[in-house]
Amino acid sequence: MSDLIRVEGLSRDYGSGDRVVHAVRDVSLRAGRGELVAVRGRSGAGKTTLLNLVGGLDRPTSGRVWVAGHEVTAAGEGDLLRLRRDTIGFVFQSFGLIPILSAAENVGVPMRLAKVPAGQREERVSVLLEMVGLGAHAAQRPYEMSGGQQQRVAIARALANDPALLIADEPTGQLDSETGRAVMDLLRALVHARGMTALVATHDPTLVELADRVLVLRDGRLVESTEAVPV
Ligand SMILES: Nc1ncnc2c1ncn2[C@@H]1O[C@H](COP(=O)(O)OP(=O)(O)OP(=O)(O)O)[C@@H](O)[C@H]1O
Repeated sequence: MSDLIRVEGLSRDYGSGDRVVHAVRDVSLRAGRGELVAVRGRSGAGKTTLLNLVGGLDRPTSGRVWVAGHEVTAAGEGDLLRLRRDTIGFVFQSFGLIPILSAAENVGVPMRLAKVPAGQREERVSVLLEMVGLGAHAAQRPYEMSGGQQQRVAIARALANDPALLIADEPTGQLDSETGRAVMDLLRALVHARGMTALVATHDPTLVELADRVLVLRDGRLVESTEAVPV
């Protein structure tokens, strides 16, 4: 099976009875290696819920998810931790950096958790920071950097353990349109250079143009799945 992501009949309800919310309804999809897949949809359409289910941050009401051949929905807590450490990188709208750590230390955190030896870790942190254009900012703390720079640190951190899948939830949501475009260009370049797959939720139509494929959610349902037209 060459699909990196496979989702079959995935649903997630919140609440119950009269107050039930069908956040994701019977979604099935596949994504190949090296694809940048954008997930569009209005606020409340289910984008975050879908991303969290694929990344093993949440459990579905029904349905199954596989990532890189591992069944996320059948994984126990220990397997999920390993999957999130080794196979899936996450980027969030709010960056999620640790404020008291420098850019380099933030990028090094997942490698510490994976017990990568210090020398090797430092070398890789430098490579990653160079890759996102922040080689000269290694010692700065998040509050000393712009939003775009912080998000690039978060991307470098997400790539630390060389994940097969990068999940990004509105990664440009807090950035102005020009910085957002630069961050999305960077994501695309990284995806294509590394043969990594990325699943990126975004509201921004200009960012959707950069995707290889676009999924559209409406009220939790997948209503469109199109190959993007190259621009
Ligand atoms: N923990 C929760 N408890 C109850 N309802 C929830 C919970 N999380 C999400 N929902 C509901 O599920 C639906 C989908 O939410 P979700 O956050 O996935 O949408 P979204 O497309 O990511 O929206 P946005 O673009 O605003 O982030 C919404 O109706 C939301 O209110």
